[in-house]
Amino acid sequence: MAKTLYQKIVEAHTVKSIDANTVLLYCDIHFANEYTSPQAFAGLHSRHLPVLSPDSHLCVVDHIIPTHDEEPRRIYDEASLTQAKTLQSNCEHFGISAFYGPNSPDQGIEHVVMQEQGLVRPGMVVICGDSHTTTHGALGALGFGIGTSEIEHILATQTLVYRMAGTMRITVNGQLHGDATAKDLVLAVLREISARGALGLVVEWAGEAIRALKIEDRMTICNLTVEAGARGALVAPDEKAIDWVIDHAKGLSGEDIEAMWAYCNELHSDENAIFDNEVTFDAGRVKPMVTWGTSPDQAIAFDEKIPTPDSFGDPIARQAAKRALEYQNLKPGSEIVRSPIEHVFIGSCTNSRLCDLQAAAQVLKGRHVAAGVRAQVVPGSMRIRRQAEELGLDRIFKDAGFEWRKSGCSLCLAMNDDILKAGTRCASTTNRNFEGRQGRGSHTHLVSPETAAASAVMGYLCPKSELEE
Ligand SMILES: CC(C)[C@H](C(=O)O)[C@@H](O)C(=O)O
Ligand code: SF4
Repeated sequence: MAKTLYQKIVEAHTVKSIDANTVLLYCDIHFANEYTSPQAFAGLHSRHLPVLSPDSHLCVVDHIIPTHDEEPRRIYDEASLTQAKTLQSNCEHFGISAFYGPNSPDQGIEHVVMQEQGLVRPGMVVICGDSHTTTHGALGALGFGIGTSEIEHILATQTLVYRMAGTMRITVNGQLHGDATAKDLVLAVLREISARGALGLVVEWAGEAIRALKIEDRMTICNLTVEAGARGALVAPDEKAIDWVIDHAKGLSGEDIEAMWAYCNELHSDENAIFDNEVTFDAGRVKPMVTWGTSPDQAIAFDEKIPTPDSFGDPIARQAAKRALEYQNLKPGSEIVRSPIEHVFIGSCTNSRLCDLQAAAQVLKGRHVAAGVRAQVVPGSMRIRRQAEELGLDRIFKDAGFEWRKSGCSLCLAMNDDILKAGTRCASTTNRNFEGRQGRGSHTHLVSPETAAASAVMGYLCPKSELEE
């Protein structure tokens, strides 16, 4: 029977079938942060269980860490410091050597760190107690977030009791034009399918436009797929995925690379494979996008007007739009372009990789942030920060009036010292614009790095083209 890529990966990792829809799934690699792992480790302590395979885990402090540009880095908040220390002592106790604390040169946002170390490989099952683990589908790995009790199960057994997901294929034909980026594409698709459009499904992204994207852009797309309710995101691995691994992994032998190629050749959906849901999308119609609401699917192109709640046929969507517009303090039917902003944030596991910083720096070169705007750039990892510095990007950002910071989740979720005051409007390269996400009463607008940079310069929400006019 013809199989989807997803089904092939699950089959290759099935230790035992439990019932028609559930398997015991082998997990190649698990990584943890300080925020969602403590109870899982505590569970092992209380049952006197060891970690079965300590080398299959990586732990990093990312959510609660302040991103001030100081040396050494310090965590000022007591509770946060305890979380970081607890992760460190758990790693020491259970023999997990891959621990990246606040001052490690390899510290960064977990999803960024995993890939830059070449630990994620095509066809793997990659797990973390974090919803944006779907990001790793960009390399053809099945990644998904899990809950605390499941983390404990993985630590103890390297397996997971896994209920099979349904499948969805989103085929993006054509090519992105003009200033449209991968971020704009995924926001446009989210708008079309809605924040429930992939609920409970593993999405395979396919089509000419996806194949044309570089790996980092595929990461942005797979990262945001979870915002449609997906249980995973995948792009069939190709030469670009293999090259990424070869460029980032340490100590791969010729044999390893050959084996990776051999596995990769099987890692695609069979021609006649049937998906539970199929959607096609034309990349050619994507324009720079911005969210107006409090859900990532509440997005429009800059040349569109902010929708009125009445324009939504579905009563739930109508009600959600009404509430979102009230929270966001935006006038239905008015232009979104040129809405004044006070803050710009470039960062997060969605858009903080080197090419994201390069794209923003390109826009900022020779320009300056508008008066009254505070702008911050938070590289996804300390390694990216160093690479950016080698390329002189830090200078471009600083000369433009941006704060050049150390890596972490930062303003993506304001669980650290980076928090916006109520009423602050922010152009943000992140993935969630929920109420209060960047600070109680703050207003988040999800955009691409290019749009964030252009908006910083103009002091209002606008696409890059506004600068050229
Ligand atoms: C804190 C963590 C559980 C959460 C997630 O699962 O995604 C966070 O990373 C987020 O982005 O909201
Ligand atoms: S950067 Fe944001 S989305 Fe990514 S893991 Fe951190 S909090 Fe979650």
